Amino acid sequence: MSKKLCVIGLGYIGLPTAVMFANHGLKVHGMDVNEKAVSMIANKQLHIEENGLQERLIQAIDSGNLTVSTSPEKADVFIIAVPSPINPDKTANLEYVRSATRSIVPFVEKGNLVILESTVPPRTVEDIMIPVLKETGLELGKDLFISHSPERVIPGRVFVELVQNDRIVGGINEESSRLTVELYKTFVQGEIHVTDATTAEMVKVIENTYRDVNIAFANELAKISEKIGVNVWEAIKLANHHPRVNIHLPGPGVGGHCIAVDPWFMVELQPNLAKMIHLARTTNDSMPEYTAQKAKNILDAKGIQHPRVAAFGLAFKANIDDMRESPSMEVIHHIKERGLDLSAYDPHIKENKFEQQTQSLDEAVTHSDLIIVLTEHQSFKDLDPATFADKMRTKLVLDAKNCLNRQLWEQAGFEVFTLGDSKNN
Ligand SMILES: NC(=O)C1=CN([C@@H]2O[C@H](COP(=O)(O)OP(=O)(O)OC[C@H]3O[C@@H](n4cnc5c(N)ncnc54)[C@H](O)[C@@H]3O)[C@@H](O)[C@H]2O)C=CC1
Ligand SMILES: CC(=O)N[C@@H]1[C@@H](OP(=O)(O)OP(=O)(O)OC[C@H]2O[C@@H](n3ccc(=O)[nH]c3=O)[C@H](O)[C@@H]2O)O[C@H](C(=O)O)[C@@H](O)[C@@H]1O
Repeated sequence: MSKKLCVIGLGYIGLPTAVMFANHGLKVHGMDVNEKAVSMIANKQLHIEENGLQERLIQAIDSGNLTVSTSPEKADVFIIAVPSPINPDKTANLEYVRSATRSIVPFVEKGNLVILESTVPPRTVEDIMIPVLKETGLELGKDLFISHSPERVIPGRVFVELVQNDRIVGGINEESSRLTVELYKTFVQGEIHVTDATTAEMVKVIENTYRDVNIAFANELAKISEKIGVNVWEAIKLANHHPRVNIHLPGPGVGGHCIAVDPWFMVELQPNLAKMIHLARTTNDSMPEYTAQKAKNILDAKGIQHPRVAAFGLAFKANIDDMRESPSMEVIHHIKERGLDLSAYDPHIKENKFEQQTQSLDEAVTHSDLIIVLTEHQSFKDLDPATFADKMRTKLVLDAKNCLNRQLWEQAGFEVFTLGDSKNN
């Protein structure tokens, strides 16, 4: 296929997508309003972390198939992958989608296809993109084709899931869908399912809401288990042996800019109906404070004066460098609010983001009384606690993700606590 693409937004989704198309032989121009990101990408440097991205970016730029700048270019297909966050009042902020759509209007020509990949509240294509694209003067659905094809990849496995996941394509008419399917067939090996744009928007929001509600259920079970003397991790594991049960895992909260955000789109659209969805969100949002209080309870029970906590894990989930909406930051806030001293360490976050963060594990644990594990990075699972146990003032660990090898830590002299078991609540 000899189509030229213009990808708007070169973040966690846009950059891998641009690289993927470029490495499948298409000419791709990537644009982003972030000048620093653009100049790094042009120099084959990454401004985000994703497995396999570095070598693929080098290949894409060296082949001449990928160019980047801070401005769109004419193309056959425009793919929009800009942020779609929520405002402080939990309403959808669609300004990035609106301004990205506006930015391509001067470049769009007859026969072009515009695809929105960002996750958006149902009706965004109809109510926000279409009015802007009408400014091109082209007849939509006949001279200009428009689709929503939500991205469903999970960070860390983006290059696997881009290829293997099924894709949803929701065109504003049949021809828009047909052209979009044809394009993604360039690399997608999963099935491509066609629907309308609004249903595609709804499907994507449903998927992330399902996960949020399921995690909230697990978190509620964790709180109940602590009260009744059950280990929730074991109970969930056993329940999941039932052929029709699939409960997610509890933890210190739900982070990232998707699962913790998208359910609010549903609440905003139908506040009187989205009751369970709203409760799930607030249940998950209660977990950071709950986790911080659990740490304080453990320290109080030990009677430790002026306790010091070492927080392990700042990224919102394992093995990535993304701190957006990270529950770790909320846990840290509540720990500090309770007057506890704190240090924080995450080998994936290479720049210090706040005063108490350190790049050294040894520094983080020195004179600490309690390690609190907030992210299940592989590097934490692989730790040999015997190598730093003696640096601790008191050997306590609260494993909020239940990811450590308990036996190894106990052998190193640690008393191990997890969320969702009955010790010290
Ligand atoms: N990161 C993820 O795991 C997934 C994200 N999504 C969705 O994809 C969309 C993009 O997310 P990410 O790539 O993670 O965001 P991101 O923040 O990593 O990247 C977005 C990029 O868009 C740029 N940008 C903002 N406004 C722009 C404009 N008007 N013109 C050009 N560039 C602009 C930003 O500078 C940034 O580099 C969001 O709607 C998100 O919900 C969907 C599936 C997975
Ligand atoms: C339905 C689904 O699986 N959605 C995925 C999700 O990716 P994301 O990295 O945000 O999801 P995640 O692994 O559920 O993590 C979100 C948060 O939830 C927490 N989490 C996750 C699973 C679990 O059992 N318990 C739990 O507490 C994680 O620690 C993290 O803080 O959201 C992505 C997105 O939409 O951006 C989407 O593309 C991904 O496929």
